[in-house]
Amino acid sequence: MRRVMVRNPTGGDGTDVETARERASERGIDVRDSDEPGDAVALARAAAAEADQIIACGGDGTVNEVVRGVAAADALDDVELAVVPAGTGNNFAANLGIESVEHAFEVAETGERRRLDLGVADDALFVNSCLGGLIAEASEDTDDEAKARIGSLAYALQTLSDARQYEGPLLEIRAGASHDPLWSGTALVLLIGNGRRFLGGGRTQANLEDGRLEVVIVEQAPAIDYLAEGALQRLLKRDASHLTRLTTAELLVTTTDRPMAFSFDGEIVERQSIDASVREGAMRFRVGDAYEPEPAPWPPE
Ligand SMILES: Nc1ncnc2c1ncn2[C@@H]1O[C@H](COP(=O)(O)OP(=O)(O)OP(=O)(O)O)[C@@H](O)[C@H]1O
Repeated sequence: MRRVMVRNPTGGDGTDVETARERASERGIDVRDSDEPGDAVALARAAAAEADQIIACGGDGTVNEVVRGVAAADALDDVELAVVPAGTGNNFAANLGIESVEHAFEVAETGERRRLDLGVADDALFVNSCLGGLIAEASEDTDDEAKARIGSLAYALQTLSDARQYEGPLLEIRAGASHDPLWSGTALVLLIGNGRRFLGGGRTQANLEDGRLEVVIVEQAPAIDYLAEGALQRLLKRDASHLTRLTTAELLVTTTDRPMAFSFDGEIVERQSIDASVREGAMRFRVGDAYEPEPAPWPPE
């Protein structure tokens, strides 16, 4: 099997990406480093013509770029993906049951192959999540040191402590292929998960093989201490009245007053609307033993 590693040498604090480079060299794996944001797309696109397996080494942003590169080469059916967690949060790798850099190499060689869903937002792909609103606006100016210390979602929560002053965009949300009107109002945060689940605490892996997205609309900031430990769990408590939640194969989000910031696996864009859907089982990934093909159902209705 021909393996190529596409690596973001600036991922995380630099330690894991370096260890990964050494482990890859020991195994004779060809390592190709990105020079700037977006470069991993071009590297993966070129690698897709030569490799059977591409190993994305970095954080969620790097996995996203590699998947987009393979899609651009029209090779989603031909190339399998392995992930080496060497970014800051590595949420997607955790969702695949990958525990460490060393473990990732074992999984790349002997892990089970599973066909997983990819999220689509207009013409962009996302593997883990598409976050809209304040949370994406906050990560636009996330300070790397703070993000490394407490995690990007927790960091974004800090800004929610000012949320009573924040006027969210006016949204219209339609679901399903028939685009039935579902919800409208001002939302603080819109969380759309493909690989990532946002409610209920504990495990964050969503069902990656069901052809559906798990969606949470956070309508307003409840009075909780956002800087205290467990703030995220309290905000996303499954029965909280400030939340609307649904699963759907397709979601059309339109803002009627001003554009909204969205984060596709960490990449920030501004949009007046997005049409989110799923490409079911679009790509083969190597997964660890802790990966759950059928995680417990999302909070039952
Ligand atoms: N050589 C490079 N120099 C600067 N930035 C890069 C380079 N290669 C990739 N990037 C950018 O760095 C961003 C973050 O990368 P990545 O997601 O891999 O790591 P992270 O932010 O440390 O981890 P996580 O996403 O898990 O929190 C990506 O959006 C990518 O475009």
